[in-house]
Amino acid sequence: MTDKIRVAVLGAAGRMGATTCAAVESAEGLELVARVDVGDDVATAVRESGAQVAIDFTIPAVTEANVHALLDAGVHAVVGATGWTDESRARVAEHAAQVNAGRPQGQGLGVVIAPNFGLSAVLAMQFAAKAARYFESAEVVELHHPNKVDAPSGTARHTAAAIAAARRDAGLGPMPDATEDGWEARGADVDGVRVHAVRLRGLVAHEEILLGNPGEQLVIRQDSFDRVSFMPGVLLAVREVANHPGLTVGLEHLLDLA
Ligand SMILES: NC(=O)C1=CN([C@@H]2O[C@H](COP(=O)(O)OP(=O)(O)OC[C@H]3O[C@@H](n4cnc5c(N)ncnc54)[C@H](OP(=O)(O)O)[C@@H]3O)[C@@H](O)[C@H]2O)C=CC1
Ligand SMILES: O=C(O)C1=N[C@H](C(=O)O)C[C@H](O)C1
Repeated sequence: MTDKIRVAVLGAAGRMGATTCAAVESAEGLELVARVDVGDDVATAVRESGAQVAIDFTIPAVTEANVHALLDAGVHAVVGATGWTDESRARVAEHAAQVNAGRPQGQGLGVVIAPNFGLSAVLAMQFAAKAARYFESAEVVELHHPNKVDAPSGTARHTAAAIAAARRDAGLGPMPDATEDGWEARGADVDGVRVHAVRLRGLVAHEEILLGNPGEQLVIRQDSFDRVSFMPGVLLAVREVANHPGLTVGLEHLLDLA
C-alpha cells in the first residue's frame, strides 16, 4: 500500500479553500492534514502537520509570501490564488532553483501556479492562443461573481498574454481601433489586448474570447457554473507537482496540451 500524500490548504475558510478541503478529503490517495487561514503562520502550520503539498487559495496580497514560506519549509506548492506578475513569478522561480540546488537529485520542490484549474478554461485559453494569429482583432471578456477582489481575472490576463505572444510570433501589428475619446470604456490593456471585466450577482467564473476578421467572428466561451469544476485540475496538480521541480505556470503543462 502506498502512503497518502499529506496536503495542507491555505485560505481554507474561503470559497475555493472550503471546496478544496472537501475535494481533498474525498480524494483517493490524499490526506488533508491542515486547514490554514488568516491569522495562522504558514510555516508553523505546514511543519506541525507534516504536509508534503500545500494548496494556496488565499488572496493576491499574500500568495507570493506564502509560496516563499512553503519553499523554505520544504513543501511543494499548488497555487490557484491570483495576483501574480512576471516579476513575482521570476522571484519564485529563482527561489525554487536555489532550494532545489541543495536537495538530492530527483527530490526537487515543485511550484505549480495555475490561473485557472478548470478544464474548460484551460482549453479555451489554448484554443484562443492557437486561433489568435489568424485574426485581425481579439478581445477578452471575463465575467465573475461580485465578491471577486481583483480585475481583470488571472485567467483573462493569462489568456490575453497568450494571444499577444501568438500575434507577436506571427508578426501581427496592433489591432485596428479608431478610438480617440473614452478609453475608459475600452477595458484594460494587457500586452496590447483589451480585457473587459463584468461583475454580476449569480455568476461564478466565465470567459469569452472574441476574434474578428472582415465578415467573420469566432467566439470561444467557457463557463464554470460551480467551483467543483476546478477540483479535478487541483487534484491533478497535487498528484503531479512533485514530478515537476521548479516553477510551472499553467495546468496545460500537466495535461500534455502545451
Ligand atoms: N486558479 C483557479 O482555478 C481559481 C482561482 N481562484 C482564485 O483563488 C483566490 C481565492 O478565491 P476565493 O476562494 O473566491 O476567495 P475568498 O476570499 O473566499 O478566500 C480567500 C481566503 O483566504 C483567507 N486569507 C486571507 N489572508 C490569508 C493569509 N495570510 N493566510 C491564509 N489565509 C488567508 C481569507 O480569509 P478572510 O476572508 O478572513 O480574509 C479567505 O478565507 C482568488 O485569488 C481567486 O481569484 C478562484 C477560483 C479558481
Ligand atoms: O475569483 C474567482 O472566482 C476566480 N479567479 C480566477 C481568476 O481570477 O482567473 C479563476 C477563475 O476565473 C475564478
